[in-house]
Amino acid sequence: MTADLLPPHPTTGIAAATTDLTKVYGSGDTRVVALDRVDIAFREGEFTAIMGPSGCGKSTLMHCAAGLDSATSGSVRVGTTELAGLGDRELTRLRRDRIGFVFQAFNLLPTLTALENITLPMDIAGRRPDPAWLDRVVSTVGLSDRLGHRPAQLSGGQQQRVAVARALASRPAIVFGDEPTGNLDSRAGAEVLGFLRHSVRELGQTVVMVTHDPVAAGYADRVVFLSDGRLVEELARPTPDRVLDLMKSLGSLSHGG
Ligand SMILES: Nc1ncnc2c1ncn2[C@@H]1O[C@H](COP(=O)(O)OP(=O)(O)OP(=O)(O)O)[C@@H](O)[C@H]1O
Repeated sequence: MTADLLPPHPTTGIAAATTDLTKVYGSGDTRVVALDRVDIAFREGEFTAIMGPSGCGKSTLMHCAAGLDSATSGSVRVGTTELAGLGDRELTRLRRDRIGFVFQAFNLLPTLTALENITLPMDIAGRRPDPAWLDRVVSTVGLSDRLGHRPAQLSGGQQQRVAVARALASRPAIVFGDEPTGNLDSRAGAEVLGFLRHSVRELGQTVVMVTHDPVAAGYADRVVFLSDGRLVEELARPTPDRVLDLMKSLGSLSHGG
């Protein structure tokens, strides 16, 4: 790693963490405890998959950890920054500078080339991408010969790889993916998951992905399982078969998750 590629922020080895994180929606009859005192740490350079039945709190956990939603109580830290104390503008800046997002929908602008899409968030923020880092991201993502193409000229898997490269371009502390392969066929999904894993192995990125798919979870370094807003299991070095077995034993499959 060359000097210009060193992490831009002081690091603790933990990219993001929650302590006693509780999220309650509504009140009275409509009160829902979406997260119930969740403690979790996402280590730097690790790829975590979050699984569990529908409604167990996966998206809520991701949204709270990414500063898209606020905690009812408990703590969320990104690096050394405690989110609870931040105002709206500081939160917006933290999300922009330290967090990358990949969603099910690719959300690319059709009139821009792949490269323009990748650098758009930084252009809007008035920041110049680190050229050495951008080169590495683009070559790791395997898009070097597609940078001048517009989204319509790319396959679904390639479009999602552009979206992943866009999430990585600012060298975020952590990248969150919400079912990033949910709209892709299995071959294109494998392409994107392989790249996400590559970005963890080769670029030292930290990735957290919500998924229902045991095959997708098999690309992660560990899988955490939520049930009714609580962390109930964790599996290191998952394989699709071991994930499926655990889903069966937790009853996740019968809930449509
Ligand atoms: N904005 C909201 N207002 C009220 N309740 C909410 C809100 N968002 C989520 N919930 C509730 O919180 C619980 C957790 O929802 P969440 O979306 O985090 O689950 P999930 O595991 O991501 O589900 P899925 O796999 O179906 O996407 C659910 O009971 C849901 O109905």
